[in-house]
Amino acid sequence: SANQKVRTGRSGSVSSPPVEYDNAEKIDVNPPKGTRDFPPEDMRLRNWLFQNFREVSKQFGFEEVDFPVLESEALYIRKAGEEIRDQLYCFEDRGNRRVALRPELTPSLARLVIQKGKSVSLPLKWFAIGQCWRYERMTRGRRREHYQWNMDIIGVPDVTAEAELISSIITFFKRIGLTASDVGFKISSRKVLQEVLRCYSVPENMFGRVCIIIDKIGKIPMDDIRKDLQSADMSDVAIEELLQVLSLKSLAKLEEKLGASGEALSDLKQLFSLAEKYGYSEWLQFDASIVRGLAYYTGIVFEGFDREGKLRAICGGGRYDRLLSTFGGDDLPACGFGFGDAVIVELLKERGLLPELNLQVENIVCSLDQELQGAASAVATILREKGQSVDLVLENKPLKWVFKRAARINARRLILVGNAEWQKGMVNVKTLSTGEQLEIKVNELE
Ligand SMILES: OCc1cccc(Br)n1
Repeated sequence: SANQKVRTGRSGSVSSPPVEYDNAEKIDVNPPKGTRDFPPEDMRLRNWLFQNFREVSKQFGFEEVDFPVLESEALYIRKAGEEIRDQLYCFEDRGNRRVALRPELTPSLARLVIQKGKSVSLPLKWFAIGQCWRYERMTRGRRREHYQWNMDIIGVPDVTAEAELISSIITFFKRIGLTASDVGFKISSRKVLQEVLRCYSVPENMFGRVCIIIDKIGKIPMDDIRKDLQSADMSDVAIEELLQVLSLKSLAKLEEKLGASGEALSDLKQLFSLAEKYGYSEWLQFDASIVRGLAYYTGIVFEGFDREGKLRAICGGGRYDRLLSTFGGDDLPACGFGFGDAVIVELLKERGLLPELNLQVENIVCSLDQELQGAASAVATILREKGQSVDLVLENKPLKWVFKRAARINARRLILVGNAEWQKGMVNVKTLSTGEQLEIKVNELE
């Protein structure tokens, strides 16, 4: 369509049909650079993490949604110089469409909300867990994909929404054994920045860009920060004043600076007062330097951090009241957060809080000779229809092998189908933890 200018010479490849491969060549059995396989033990940890994400989301009355991992590139092309754009995993598909592997979930959510339009009643409380991608030069050896848990509230303008989102993350942290002495939240509002920029008549259209520059404080030299701010039409006086305000860590000091009438202060005061009522004040601190690295935030922003300061931000989010209109939709008040699956696992490892997640199969069923394989599968079916898990031995194996496998899969019971017992309609049931052995009628198995 008209707005899909086919650009050339950009990062991202132009699509071409698959090439021929020499099947004699051994393919690389490792996953592509920056990506992971999830063999069983890793998948158990991932499922445990996601189960906690889901249970908390449901505890807060949120509904699960999902979107394609492949989206139009246009969803992510914002003009504020975000890192997420520099690392976009984008390409041209075979229909010459500019597409991208999603680097985050919020734009997809915004797109679906616009698509649903008036057919959904507000407020919307949606959550998603989805794989997100970035194409980063592997020089830094960082991952190119991660899974992100998102919760978003659409249609609530008050900071009661942000307070609820923070409460859900704290509930998650508590579920997995983390306390306010392990992690905390740095809280600020982009309205702080907005009020300072207005004082120095910095053009509104520079707001997103200034936020992205400020988010780089601590990641690039301060001289570069100052140079970037100058290139965003800020005077040296405005820059120094801004950097001074951003160093504030107390609301009282912020009030001295900005006065008591601004929205930034009233939002923050209301949020901290709600935190008191939720009972999670000890988890929060005001920190004016927090802006987050996404251009679309417009109000409260927050990020979860580990108090030992060894790890990158655990999660982050905030209010984004203007995102829908950037896609041509009618604006709706919105806020949400993203919570990646990498830093939290590093933190749990650090704190010795990784859960023991072993495979547990209730029964292993084995026939003692070839003719009884069918009988064994009948026994397996009876148990499965009772809701029990069964590992059915599928080949003629020596008992030694069966016992070894029973131990490896952590089976509770070994059920042997032998001729003599089967003639009597019985099977041999061995409780592996105690060694207790019983002959039980098949129709009395439970
Ligand atoms: O947090 C930024 C991000 C986005 C996509 C994939 C990965 Br890994 N990291």
